[in-house]
Amino acid sequence: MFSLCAEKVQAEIDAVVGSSRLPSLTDRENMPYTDAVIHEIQRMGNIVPLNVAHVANKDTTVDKYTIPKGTMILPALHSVLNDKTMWETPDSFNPQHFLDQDGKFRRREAFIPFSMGKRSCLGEQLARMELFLFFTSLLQRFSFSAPAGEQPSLEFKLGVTRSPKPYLLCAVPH
Ligand code: HEM
Repeated sequence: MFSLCAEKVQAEIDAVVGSSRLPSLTDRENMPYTDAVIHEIQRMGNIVPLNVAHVANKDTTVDKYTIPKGTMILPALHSVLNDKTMWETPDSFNPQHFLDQDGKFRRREAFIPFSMGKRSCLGEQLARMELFLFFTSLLQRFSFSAPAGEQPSLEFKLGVTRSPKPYLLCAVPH
């Protein structure tokens, strides 16, 4: 599935950026498919599944729940990024989650890998810029695949962040 998406990303890079220059941030608005793939990678990659611990600094009511002052809260971003009521195919890699019928990029309310509110990730803008530039620059030059006969694995190591276990990847010039 991902190699099909990668080919579509490369076609978009070839059409919008070409091969004579590096991708730049101004290209992003003309690359809705690539933007959607990066968002879907972040949704499924889900690298901070349990967010950071927070504490209610006053008695708080959220919907039908009362959260007394001093309660520690671990907001499970994982449950929102995989919510069956919010995503059409929560368990499959599907860039269409972020595309409308005309192939334009669409934001999704449940896309919160950087958390939300006053204490959401301070590095979000920088991280999003880096993700776009690294991802497009790599795919502009290389096609990636698992070694012959091997299935790519989605196994992960869980700590404060969720990271992939070591794996082999072939990079072939594009
Ligand atoms: C894909 C990359 C990243 C993801 C998914 C991510 C995600 C998060 C999340 C979930 C939080 C917790 C927010 C909360 O407490 O509700 C956080 C906090 C934070 N992040 Fe990131 N982050 C990323 C990259 C970065 C980068 C590149 C920087 C800095 C250069 C950064 C700086 C921070 C800081 C300073 C906080 C603490 C904010 C606060 O407590 O007020 N992050 N991040």
